[in-house]
Amino acid sequence: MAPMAPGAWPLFGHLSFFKSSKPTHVTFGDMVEVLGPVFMMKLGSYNVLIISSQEVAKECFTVHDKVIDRIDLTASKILGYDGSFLTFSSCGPYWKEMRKIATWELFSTTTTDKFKDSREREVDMTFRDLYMRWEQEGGAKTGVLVDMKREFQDLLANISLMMIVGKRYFGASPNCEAGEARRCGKLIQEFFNYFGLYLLSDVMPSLGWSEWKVKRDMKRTAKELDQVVEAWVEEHKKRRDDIPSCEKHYLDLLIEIFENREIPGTIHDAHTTTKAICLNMVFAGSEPAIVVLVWVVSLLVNNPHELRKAQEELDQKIGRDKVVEESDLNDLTYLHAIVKETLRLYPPLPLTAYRYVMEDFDITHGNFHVPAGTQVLVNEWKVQRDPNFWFEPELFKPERFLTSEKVDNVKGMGMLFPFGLGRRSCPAIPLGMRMVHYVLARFLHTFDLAAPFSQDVDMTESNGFVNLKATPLLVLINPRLPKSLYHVDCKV
Ligand code: HEM
Repeated sequence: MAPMAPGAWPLFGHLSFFKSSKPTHVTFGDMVEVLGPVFMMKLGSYNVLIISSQEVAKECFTVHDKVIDRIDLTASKILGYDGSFLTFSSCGPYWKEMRKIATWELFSTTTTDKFKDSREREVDMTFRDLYMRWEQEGGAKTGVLVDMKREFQDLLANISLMMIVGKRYFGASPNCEAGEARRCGKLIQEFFNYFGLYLLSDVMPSLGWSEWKVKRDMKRTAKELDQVVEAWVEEHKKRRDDIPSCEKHYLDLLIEIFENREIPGTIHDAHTTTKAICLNMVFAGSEPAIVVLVWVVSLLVNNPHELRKAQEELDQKIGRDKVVEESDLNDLTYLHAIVKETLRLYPPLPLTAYRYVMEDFDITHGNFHVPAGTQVLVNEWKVQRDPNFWFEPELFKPERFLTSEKVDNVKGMGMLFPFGLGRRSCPAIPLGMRMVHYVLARFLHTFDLAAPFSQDVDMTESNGFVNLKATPLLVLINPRLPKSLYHVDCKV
């Protein structure tokens, strides 16, 4: 067996490590110096294998992937229609069919292209509002101070909701009554927060009863959220014959798919499955992209040379008399390298998680035995900073992705795997990357940025399921395009 980390408490094991304010992936990363890249922790009643080696991670999620499955989470049962989210369902016939639908129908490049207008419109609106804020503050040469973390959170949540159901709940211009936007926005936020909790029910089922209060609150949120999703589905079913295909949302696709197809292994009818996958998309669709955008802009503000190069590329390839379009993105080689370098330094899900071993296996040529029941966590954050594979790994150097072929692939085959590994890796890479590249290209092309008070941006990470920057991202922004390109005179 791999070495067990010291300091486990009776009953609770190392649970406090997961709940501390220091990011868990950093704590586990530090432990590698003493315990090596493969070690065990105790999380309540379970042993957890912590992997910080690229080779071992790949061995587990290629050779042994067939016997590794998702953990059954309390939040997924209560808030995810009895475990019906693709993200949390176990690897049976239901998951297989959903995975096929996700890969070939929902997140293919062709379907991703269909929702281009929603992404463009939301970006136009946000950047128009930022421009107007700058104008209202007298068009200061030094720029207007904005919290880009807040802006990206609202923008990406709106892009995701607009593509899925045609709703804009966040920011200053909701497309429904303000009270509805506030109520739904709050419910969606609560829903995210519940999935970020480490519950005793998941790690020490015998003590699960003590969490009756949080489970009661979760059930209340689930019920209220179900009413919201029910209304979305009803609204889309009612109007489906009246709208042209260019105005359809992901929910229209889901309704069509589930009404016309038998889903093996499903425990719900077509209507409930539609609601489950719709809510799953809301859950998975925006948070990782927000994390990437916040880190990428933080890194660029702290590295003005790289920021200048990115803007020079945009000026050269696009010019300053039009805005960037999605069809321009393939030409932006340096911008792509910047995003990869950010995904390397700050993978949005730093501990790729929620997997357990169904049958015993050995790894590293028989050095370590992994018994059934062990949970598996890959410390992607540590792996992607391994000095054996990366030259000056702590430094932000997008150029490394311009020279080497083998590091290039984000799908887990190369040295980067921000979208996870194996059969449970992200099926929505085309959509996720498109959102990040497009919003970033538009932002850097549209505004000049600088740190206020000439201070570096604080790079503290939060401790959670995703590693969002812990503090606001305050930057001074200044428009760099002609006024007519900010859509200030038209309604977007
Ligand atoms: C930059 C953007 C994104 C990143 C970095 C990202 C990352 C990931 C990662 C690391 C996993 C695997 C977790 C694991 O191994 O357990 C995952 C799974 C998943 N992602 Fe993404 N994701 C992104 C965008 C999206 C979007 C836009 C959607 C859909 C709207 C999505 C839907 C999913 C789903 C459904 C799964 C679960 C797949 C399964 O369990 O079979 N992701 N994602």
